Amino acid sequence: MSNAAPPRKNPDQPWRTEGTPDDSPRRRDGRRMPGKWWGLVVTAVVVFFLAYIGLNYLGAGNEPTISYTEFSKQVSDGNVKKIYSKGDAIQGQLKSSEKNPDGGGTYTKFRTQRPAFADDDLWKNLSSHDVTVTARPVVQQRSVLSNLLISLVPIVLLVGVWVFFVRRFGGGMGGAGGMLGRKAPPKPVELRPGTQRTTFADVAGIDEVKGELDDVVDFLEHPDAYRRMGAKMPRGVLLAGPPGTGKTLLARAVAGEAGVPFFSASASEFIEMIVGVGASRVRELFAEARKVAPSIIFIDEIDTIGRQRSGGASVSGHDEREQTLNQILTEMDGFSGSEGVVVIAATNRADILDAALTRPGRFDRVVTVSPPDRGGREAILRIHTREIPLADDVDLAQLARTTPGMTGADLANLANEAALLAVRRKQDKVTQPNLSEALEKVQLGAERSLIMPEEDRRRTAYHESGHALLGMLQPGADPVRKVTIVPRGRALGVTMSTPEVERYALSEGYLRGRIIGALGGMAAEQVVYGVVTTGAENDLEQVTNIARGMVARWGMSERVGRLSALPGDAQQAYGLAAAPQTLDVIDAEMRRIVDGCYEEACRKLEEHRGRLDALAEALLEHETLEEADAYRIAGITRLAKDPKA
Ligand SMILES: Nc1ncnc2c1ncn2[C@@H]1O[C@H](COP(=O)(O)OP(=O)(O)OP(=O)(O)O)[C@@H](O)[C@H]1O
Ligand SMILES: [Zn+2]
Repeated sequence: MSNAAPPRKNPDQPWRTEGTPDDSPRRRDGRRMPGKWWGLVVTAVVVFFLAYIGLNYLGAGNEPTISYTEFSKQVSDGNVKKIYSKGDAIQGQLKSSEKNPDGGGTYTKFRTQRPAFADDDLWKNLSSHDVTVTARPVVQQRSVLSNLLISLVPIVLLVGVWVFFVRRFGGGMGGAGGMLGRKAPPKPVELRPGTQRTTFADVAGIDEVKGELDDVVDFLEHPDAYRRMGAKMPRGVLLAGPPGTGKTLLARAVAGEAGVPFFSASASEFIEMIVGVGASRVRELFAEARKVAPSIIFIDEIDTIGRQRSGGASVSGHDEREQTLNQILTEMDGFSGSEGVVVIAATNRADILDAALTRPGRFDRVVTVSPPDRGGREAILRIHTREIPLADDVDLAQLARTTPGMTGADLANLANEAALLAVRRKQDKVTQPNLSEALEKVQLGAERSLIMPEEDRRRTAYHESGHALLGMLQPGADPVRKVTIVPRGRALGVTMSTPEVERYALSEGYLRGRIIGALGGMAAEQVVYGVVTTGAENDLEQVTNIARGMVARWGMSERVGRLSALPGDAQQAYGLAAAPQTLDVIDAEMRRIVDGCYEEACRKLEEHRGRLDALAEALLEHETLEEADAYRIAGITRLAKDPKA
């Protein structure tokens, strides 16, 4: 059951403070485009350069240069109106245009040069023909503006490039060898919390976490009280949890609650800069925060620089990362403890963090942020529909029931999608059907049109039918809600099953059922075609995760016993892991379970081949089957498993 991951914003803000807009461009993978500023600068340089050259040529290219002989002849013919002269250089204008003797076309304006040996009586000739003579150094006839531009352009360019380098790289260069001079002046920062500041009221569904941060807020509000008592406050808080669970939001809320400035940076930015710069930017950031303490520094994606240091030789990129990390640690070690700067870092890979980060005095407080439960989801939905007019039929509690596993970010996205739908349909309120449609869209990812060869469609239909049929046959499994072979997100097809009620404790039988269902796609390909394809990658990931949990975390394997042999989320930050011999046993046990499930999946599909074919054919025809149709076509009566139903 490949549940396509719902699309969501991956926050990656440039370093900014509370109060500045939070809509900087973001990329799906959460890394900022490093080439953006370079691109701007290069474009500006090129434009200026072209303009410079263009002006020079346009200014100079108007008048043809004629021979002195031709010029004398025109004077004698009485056809010259006026000339400007400087030394022997002459520019002038004819009374009526002449054919250009060397070159096509005609001309009225011209330039020429009086030869050094010319002993004609030019002045007499000119005055006898009433030519206005101005002895003035007009070399090129340009407007005042273009003259100004041309003389300014090189200077502007130089200054611009210099400022750019000093601003962006100057600090680091200064540290690394002083090539480009001293550190840049600190960025101007907005120190006041913005008018619509974020508070704990904007965060829902993670109340325990809020509780854990209460004392941080209190400390930021009254640092002096703590100082008087000689109490040491945590300098660093690590928020660990999956993407979209509101880590950034929480950090902002802590700042908002305490009413202190919020400095935000993404760790990936530090290492995108050129070598030697990350560390100096860190220094700068901490200096700014100290200046206005009490304050909060938020570092997102800390794992990009804080991953375990590898034992082997490091490449230069790693050096840069390490230097930046060391700088952060040094800054934190340098806190006297009562300065009132709290560093909050966020990661969704607490498992790979360097132990140096979580040592006492650093990020010694690890707060796990989990996806919300049903009540939490309802509360989050309420927050994100605060500004949305809802029709009377909207039942957020019901919506919360059908969205297990979704994070705060997913739910925010869902609410917004529903509002967009309502606007597009010119409704004045968001209705329950809007929300259902939005849910589908968010859960399955946007539909994508893709012309698939018939053969692949058929194979996908069998793959999804395998998932669906095993899901429907499994007693106690989550009901199959929808099967589709319309490609969405990265998946060629999707089988959705969601529990009727939220499950908290999962039985071994249920988990085996999940594995069998997830293997159903691959098993169907095996049964029907005798070979398997790459289409089961996600399925296998899911299978592996469940099997690993059963064996190493939930005590469901006799051989491994009731040990928490592999760290779960909460322990990951402390790097707990099993002994190597145990890992071998875990591996063997996972294989035993998965192999058993796969055999069962294949056996069941062979046994119910008729149902499998019927489902696949129906899918090929209709592309999408809703819950009721799927059960009807498979000829399976769905037992109500919902205790409330
Ligand atoms: N618990 C929550 N309550 C209310 N809104 C939430 C919650 N969690 C997430 N959101 C919504 O989702 C958005 C994104 O969440 P946020 O950026 O804080 O997630 P994150 O955990 O920092 O993600 P990442 O790991 O990708 O940085 C928030 O701006 C908010 O609108
Ligand atoms: Zn699959």
